[in-house]
Amino acid sequence: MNIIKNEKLEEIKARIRQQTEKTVDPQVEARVADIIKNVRANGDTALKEYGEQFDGVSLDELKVTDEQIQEAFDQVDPDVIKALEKAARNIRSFHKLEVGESFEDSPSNGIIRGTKVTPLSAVGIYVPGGTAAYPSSVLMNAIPAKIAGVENIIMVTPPQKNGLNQAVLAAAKIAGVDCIYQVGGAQAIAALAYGTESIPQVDKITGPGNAYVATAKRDVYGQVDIDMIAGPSEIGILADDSARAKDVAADLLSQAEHDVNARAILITNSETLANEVSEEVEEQLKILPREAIARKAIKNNGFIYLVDTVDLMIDLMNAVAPEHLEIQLENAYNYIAKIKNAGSVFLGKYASEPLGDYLAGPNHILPTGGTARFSSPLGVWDFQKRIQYLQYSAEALAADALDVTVLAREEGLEAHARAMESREK
Ligand SMILES: NC(=O)c1ccc[n+]([C@@H]2O[C@H](COP(=O)([O-])OP(=O)(O)OC[C@H]3O[C@@H](n4cnc5c(N)ncnc54)[C@H](O)[C@@H]3O)[C@@H](O)[C@H]2O)c1
Ligand SMILES: N[C@H](CO)Cc1c[nH]c[nH+]1
Ligand SMILES: [Zn+2]
Repeated sequence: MNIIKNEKLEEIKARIRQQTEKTVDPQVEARVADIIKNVRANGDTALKEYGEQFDGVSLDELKVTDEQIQEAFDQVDPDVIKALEKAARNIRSFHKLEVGESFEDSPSNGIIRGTKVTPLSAVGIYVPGGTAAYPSSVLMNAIPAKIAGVENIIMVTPPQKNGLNQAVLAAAKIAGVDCIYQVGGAQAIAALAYGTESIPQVDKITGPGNAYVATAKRDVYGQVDIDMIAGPSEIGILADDSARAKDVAADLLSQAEHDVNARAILITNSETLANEVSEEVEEQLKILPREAIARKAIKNNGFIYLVDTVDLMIDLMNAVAPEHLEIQLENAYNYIAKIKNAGSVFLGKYASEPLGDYLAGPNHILPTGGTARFSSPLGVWDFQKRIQYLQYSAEALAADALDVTVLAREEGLEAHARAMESREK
C-alpha cells in the first residue's frame, strides 16, 4: 500500500477533497435520462424490455408472488435463516431507539403549537443485484421503514437468470416487505418515482446501487424524496502501536473487496505498524477470492498516512469523513467525542467493521465520498416526516394580530395584514 509520510496536512486534505469531488459521467447521465423518459411513456413494457437488455431475463410478470417468496424461504440454509433472524432482531432493537417524538407546547394562554411525527405512506427500497446479492441490505433498508410505520414497503431488485436470490427473498419476508418487483437499474428508480401499471408510485426511494441507480435517484429527487447518493464502500482506520497489523489489514480489505473504487485508508503515528500493514495487505490479497477487485481498490484508493500525533491523526480523519471509521487506539471509546465526520464508528480492536455490515444493529447504508460531513446513516428518521400545527383562541389572536399586520405591511403583503384584521370585525 502507498505509505505517505512527511507531507503537510493541508496538502493531504486538499488532495482528499479533490479525490472525493462530486463527478458525473455525461454518458451515464444521458442514458439514465433516456431510460426515465421511456419508463414514464411506456411503463411495464419498457421495464420488461430493459430486463431483457441489461439482465438477460424475459419476464411475463414483474411482481414476485407470495408462493415464490415462501418457496425461497424454505430452501435457504437454516443457518442463514438463523443468522438473518438474529441480525433482524439486533437491527430492530437498535432502530427502535431512533423513533422521532411528536411535541407540543403552549407558550401562553389560548395558544397551542406542535409538531406531529408521521410515517411516509409508501417507500421504495432498492436492493442491488448486478454483481452480488445483498440479503443484509434488504434488512437494513426495510426494518427502519417498518419501525417508522410505513404502510407500503415496495422492494425492487434486478431480475436474475436463475431466479432471484433466495436469501434476498427470505430477508424480505423476515423484514416485512410488502411487495417485491424484479426490476433494477435506473428503470426501477423511474418506475418507483412515477409509477407504472404494476409498480405503485412511492414517496421516497432508499438504498444503494451502481452509477445508473445513483444518477437516476439524483434525477427523480423532487418528484420523490431520496435517502442519499451512496457510492463505493469505504473504511478509514485510526491505529497506533497497540493495534495488530493483521487485523488492520483484514479490515481494510473487507471494504476493498466491494468495488474497484472502494477507499481503504489507514492513518497512524507508528511507522512500524504502517510498514507491517502494507506487507500484510499484500499477503492477504494473494489468498482473497475477490483479489482482482480488492487489488484494484487498494491500488486506486488505498493509502497509509503517517503523522506525528493522535490529534493530527483525528484531524486528518475528520477531513476524510469515511463511511466507516475504526478506532484501533488504546482507550478507543474516549475518542468518540473528537470525531466530527464519519458514517459509522467502530471502537476498539474487537469491533471489526463487518459486525456492522451484517449483525450488530447499526445501519450499513451510510454516507460515502466525504458526504458524512453533512449526511447521516439511513435510519427510522428517513421514513418519518413532521407536520407542524397551531391553534389560537380569540384572546390570543387579539394579543398578536397587530404585530403580524405591521410585519406584513413592512413586506408589502396587504392580504396577509387584512387576514388578521378580518378577525377583528
Ligand atoms: N453502501 C451500501 O450499503 C452498499 C450495499 C450493497 C452494495 N453496495 C454497492 O452497490 C453497488 C451495486 O452495483 P451492481 O452493479 O452490483 O448492482 P445494481 O443493482 O446497482 O445495478 C445493476 C443494474 O444496473 C443496470 N445497468 C447495468 N449496466 C447498464 C448499462 N450499461 N446501461 C444502463 N443500465 C445498466 C441494469 O439495469 C442492472 O440491473 C456496488 O457499487 C456495491 O458496492 C453498497
Ligand atoms: N459494507 C457495505 C456498505 O458500505 C455493506 C455490505 C453489505 N454486505 C456486506 N457489506
Ligand atoms: Zn461490506
